[in-house]
Amino acid sequence: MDELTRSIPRSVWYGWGDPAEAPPLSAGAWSALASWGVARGPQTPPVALEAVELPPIALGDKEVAALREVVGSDHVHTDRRSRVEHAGGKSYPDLWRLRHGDGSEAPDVIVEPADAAEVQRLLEVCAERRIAVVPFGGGTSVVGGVGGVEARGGAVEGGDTGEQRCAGVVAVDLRRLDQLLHVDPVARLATFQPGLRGPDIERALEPHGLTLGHFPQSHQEATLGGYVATRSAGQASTGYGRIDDNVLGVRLATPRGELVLGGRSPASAAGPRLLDLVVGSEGALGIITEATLRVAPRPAAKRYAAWLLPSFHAGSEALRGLAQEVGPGLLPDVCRLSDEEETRVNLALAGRSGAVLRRYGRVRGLEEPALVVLVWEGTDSAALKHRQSVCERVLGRDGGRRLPARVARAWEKGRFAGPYLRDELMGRRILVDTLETATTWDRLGPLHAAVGSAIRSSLADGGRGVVVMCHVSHVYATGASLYFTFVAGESADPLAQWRAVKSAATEAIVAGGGTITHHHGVGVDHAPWLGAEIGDLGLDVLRAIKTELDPTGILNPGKLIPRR
Ligand SMILES: Cc1cc2nc3c(=O)[nH]c(=O)nc-3n(C[C@H](O)[C@H](O)[C@H](O)COP(=O)(O)OP(=O)(O)OC[C@H]3O[C@@H](n4cnc5c(N)ncnc54)[C@H](O)[C@@H]3O)c2cc1C
Repeated sequence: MDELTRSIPRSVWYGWGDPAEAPPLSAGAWSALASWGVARGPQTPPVALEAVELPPIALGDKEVAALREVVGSDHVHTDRRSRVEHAGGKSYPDLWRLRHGDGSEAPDVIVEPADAAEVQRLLEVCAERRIAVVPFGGGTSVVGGVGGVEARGGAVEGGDTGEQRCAGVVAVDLRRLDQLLHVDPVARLATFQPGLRGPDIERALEPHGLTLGHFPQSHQEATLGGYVATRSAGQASTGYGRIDDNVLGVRLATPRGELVLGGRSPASAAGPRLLDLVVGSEGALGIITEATLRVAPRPAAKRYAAWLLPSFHAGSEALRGLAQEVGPGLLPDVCRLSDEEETRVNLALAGRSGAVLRRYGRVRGLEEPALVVLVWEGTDSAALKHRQSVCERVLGRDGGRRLPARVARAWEKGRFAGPYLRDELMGRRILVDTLETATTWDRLGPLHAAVGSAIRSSLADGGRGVVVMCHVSHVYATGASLYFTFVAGESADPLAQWRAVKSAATEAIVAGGGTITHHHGVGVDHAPWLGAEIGDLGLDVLRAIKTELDPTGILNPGKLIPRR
């Protein structure tokens, strides 16, 4: 079993994944952080489960009985652990609140339907009783997509009914809808239920010689339904395509009935593509109970390459060359470029081997280089070799220096371990978070500079040491994504500190012509800026669609579509 098919337990409520797998930060890494002004604070472990404060259960016996009637008593939970486990996703503020005992976003009840019919019936019961519904996949949202506080705030917004109080909040956990329903090896399509987590998907496709090719960093915990609902992109999406490139059909349960879209033909001119309303709908329009996606032959071979480019600018020019001249058939499946700061940090954290690479670059005149990591996957070794040599010609042309391929292999080996480090840093009173955007090639450099500087000046308040680093993780013919990671000591009010940096960065993104999110979705955290991206009329269109499908406004209130 490889890293892509190996399942780990469902994530702990106060952090990421299975803590038994967490690689500790080395003494060298801590001293590197200290040298950048990010000092280790006192140990601050999460509170005990029993100490998490939960709101009283708002739903009465009658409502709980109605839910039991749909899914059976064994699949309705109101116990403390279940409520805490569904009290938020994995964003910094979600985790910070829970680690400090604030469970105010917990749902009243968690239900686990068995199939699409039960999901449909649940929505009808909840709509009749005005119970807010939060669809819950792997719970890895980093934009506040699965918290219940907006709904708990009391109001649900329905176009025909105005704002009214909701009776309570139900999390609909889709873990029991975990089957691969159909594989069409000729058309290379597969139909899945939404609750399969990343490794389940790959294990189910393996006997057919197929892969989904979708590997977000949250692969071990996130689900297929979550991917579709958030318009996710994986680490190999430059090659395999984003989830929105690959969805061909869905079944969506809504309070108005079931919407069945696509899946019949490779293309169509039958009016606007309604399927695109569901992809990225974040549980606000319905619950995805099935999705048909393009799948690819399982790779039999891989080739790896790592390069140092003279600067982030030179690296992005090289990536543009790959995207525009080399083109989709030959592009690497994984295509990443770290900026100078991220390269410096990664080499420092890699210890002795990092120092050797640093020296190698210096000797060749690369004082502040930018690291490129490339992986090609496929079934034909000769074709892979050809793809690699065409791409490497471009990198060499832009002043790059080739590093040993083991550097790219090391990236792949550690690619799912990163999220554990956040738990360790948070346990030492260090704020750490990521955010992402994308823009056209001409704006990439200025946007990189503007967002980095907005993050730095927001966090550096009071002379605090800050690390802000960035990489490109997806390239397109027209532009690329930017993914920022930032680290700083917590202030006296870390949630206010986080809100300030998030707001400063998103304002810089909007001003610089980037999208407010390249792959994390909107949730609650980006909702205030959705109007800047789609305009007031765009928001009205979304609201009208929601009112049509969800007239009582019970579906994931406050997520995706900002309140008026
Ligand atoms: C450490 C870490 C790394 C990450 N890396 C990436 C990455 O590389 N690429 C990327 O794209 N994202 C990444 N994410 C974000 C997150 O994993 C994705 O948004 C993912 O697609 C969410 O899947 P999920 O099953 O966990 O969904 P959840 O978090 O459970 O839900 C996300 C949203 O979708 C809704 N939803 C879930 N299931 C359904 C359904 N069946 N029907 C309707 N609505 C539904 C929820 O209500 C919520 O609004 C990362 C997150 C973490 C914590």
